[in-house]
Amino acid sequence: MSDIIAKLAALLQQHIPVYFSDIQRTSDYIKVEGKSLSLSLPFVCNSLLGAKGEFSHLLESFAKQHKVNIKIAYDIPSIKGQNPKVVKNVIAVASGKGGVGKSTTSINLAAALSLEGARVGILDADVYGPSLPTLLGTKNVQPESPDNKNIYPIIVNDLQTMSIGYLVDEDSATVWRGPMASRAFQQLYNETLWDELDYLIVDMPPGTGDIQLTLAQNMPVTAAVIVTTPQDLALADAIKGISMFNKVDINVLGIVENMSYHICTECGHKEHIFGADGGQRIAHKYQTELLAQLPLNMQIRELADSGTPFMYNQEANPEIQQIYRTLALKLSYKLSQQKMAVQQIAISAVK
Ligand SMILES: Nc1ncnc2c1ncn2[C@@H]1O[C@H](COP(=O)(O)OP(=O)(O)OP(=O)(O)O)[C@@H](O)[C@H]1O
Repeated sequence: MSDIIAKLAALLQQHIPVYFSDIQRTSDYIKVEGKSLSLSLPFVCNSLLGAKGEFSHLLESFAKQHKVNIKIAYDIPSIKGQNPKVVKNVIAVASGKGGVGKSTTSINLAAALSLEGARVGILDADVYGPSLPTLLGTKNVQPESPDNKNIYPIIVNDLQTMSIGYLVDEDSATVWRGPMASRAFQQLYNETLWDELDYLIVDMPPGTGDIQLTLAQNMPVTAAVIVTTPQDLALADAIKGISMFNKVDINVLGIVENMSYHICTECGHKEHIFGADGGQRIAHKYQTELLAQLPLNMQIRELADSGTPFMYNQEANPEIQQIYRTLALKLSYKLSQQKMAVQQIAISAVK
């Protein structure tokens, strides 16, 4: 059997390197149960491994060839949370600087996780300038309440979404002072009737000041992702973002470099308009990872501004969709690593 396990591990590593090439011990995800092999995945990966997934026929023929049964079990770890049954993982998406594409990245990351089969919500924490309703095309939608206190999220495709923009008009939110904004956000988070989420993506307000710090501390944040562009100024602010999360002991899973390069639609030439390798440099310096590099792309802007998330558009560039999808898989993987590390610490503490 060990021979078959090694072959199965090699098959997975070859076809899904983003996830499996980093795991050292095969026993972490392949277990023998009688005559069956049980494949335990710490994330939902439907598009690759699910019933209709691209990879499922490969697994089927592998099972036939080696006369084994392969069972797949999905497990999305819950690391921290007030009520992990309702929200398993809260992921804060932050940027030091405004306008770098944090909201666009948050939505497409949420959509990519959802397309992989996870249950996903997105919460617009930018109580001063909520952009979620514009980006999702839900500007004139109002959430319903069953009891005049709690509210149902607005469902877009399979995403559960909530934004202060659904409740008040933009102008009244911008005059709120710090504590009021924090309170409004707190209410939004607590009083939305989320329906069993694997991931809640929180689109944080830009900046690294008191407001951001308070928000991060008032939620059971599992981990954070920093979005930046490659310019020096944006990178300097991204570093402040990393320090802010370090200060409050929130793990930074990595950096997404947005508007990283541009590919000329006429000749295909790739240009680093805002500079090259900045995200990689700070990821290395601050011991985190560059999770993705998204191009500066007209379709991303057009679809965002017209209220159709890029990941849900059939005409959208599939190569760019794949970058968001890989980002989603990396994020799930890094979260499962974080969980293992937390468990290891707990085990050593008991010893
Ligand atoms: N990769 C990209 N290519 C082209 N345009 C992009 C890209 N990412 C974002 N944009 C555009 O840049 C603008 C700002 O994006 P977005 O609202 O996501 O930024 P933000 O960082 O959340 O801003 P804010 O600080 O105001 O919250 C939008 O018009 C969006 O369509």
